[in-house]
Amino acid sequence: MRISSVIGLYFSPTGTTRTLVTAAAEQAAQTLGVPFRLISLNTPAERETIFHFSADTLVIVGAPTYAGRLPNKISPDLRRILHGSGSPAVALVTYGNRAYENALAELFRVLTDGGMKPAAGAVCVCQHSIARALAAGRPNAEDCAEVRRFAAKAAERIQKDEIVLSPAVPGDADSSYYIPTGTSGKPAKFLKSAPQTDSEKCDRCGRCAALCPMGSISSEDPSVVSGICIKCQACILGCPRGAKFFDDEQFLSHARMLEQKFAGIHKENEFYL
Ligand SMILES: Cc1cc2nc3c(=O)[nH]c(=O)nc-3n(C[C@H](O)[C@H](O)[C@H](O)COP(=O)(O)O)c2cc1C
Repeated sequence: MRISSVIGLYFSPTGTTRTLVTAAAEQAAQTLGVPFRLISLNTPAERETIFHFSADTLVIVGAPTYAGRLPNKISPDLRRILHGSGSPAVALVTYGNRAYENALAELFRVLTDGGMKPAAGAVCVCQHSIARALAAGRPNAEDCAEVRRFAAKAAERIQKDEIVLSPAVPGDADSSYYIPTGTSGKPAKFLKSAPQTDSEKCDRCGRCAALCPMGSISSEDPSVVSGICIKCQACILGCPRGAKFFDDEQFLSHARMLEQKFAGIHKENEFYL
């Protein structure tokens, strides 16, 4: 199959997925000797464009695992905006050292339903955006090198028409979400929690508002969160003054539980092709 360009698209509020999609797209393009483009789907404005990929475009899509699946507020947007005409696709899912459960299977399904042909899938361990002690510093240089080797192999196989069917991947695209628990083992309910703002530190630069994937933070007064918060941590990690924080006790208990159970365990990346 002749490929004429590579497009890497990512939803990546805290940047780990973006790093790996960038590595994969760059490498696939280099292997194929074609140009590549990177597209962020982080903000509501960026998720307004509807894409129609041609059959000779290699589409690489990356998203993080949230509660064992794709982020539930973003998955419908991916379905709405990503369309192919038999375009070969690579799915890349990241997760924070707990489990990715059904996220890769769901991304495969989204791509297939959108008219693309998922030819390969990667699941990569990345620093947990909520519990920062998990997989701290990942993706590291070795993770990026592994993703590059995977992308080169996938690109070669697509070029040589060696991929006929989607590879089987673990998980069930229709299954339910993981229910977060706290340190007590009981479900931690923090769906409605939102970031707080330390007014002494905040200088109202508006960065958190610009970063929020749901467009929920007021740019005039960043302490006002008027829409949905998906707990992605973009505002917390992206605030140059460290002015944003979560104080919801159940949310914090979930983060502590994750650190107690999943920090210090080394998990390997997985590649399907
Ligand atoms: C709301 C939320 C839910 C998450 N759920 C999971 C999960 O179920 N399993 C897991 O291992 N990591 C989970 N993570 C961690 C992210 O998948 C991981 O940190 C990912 O690398 C973040 O991608 P990004 O840097 O591109 O935003 C979750 C993170 C958030 C913010």
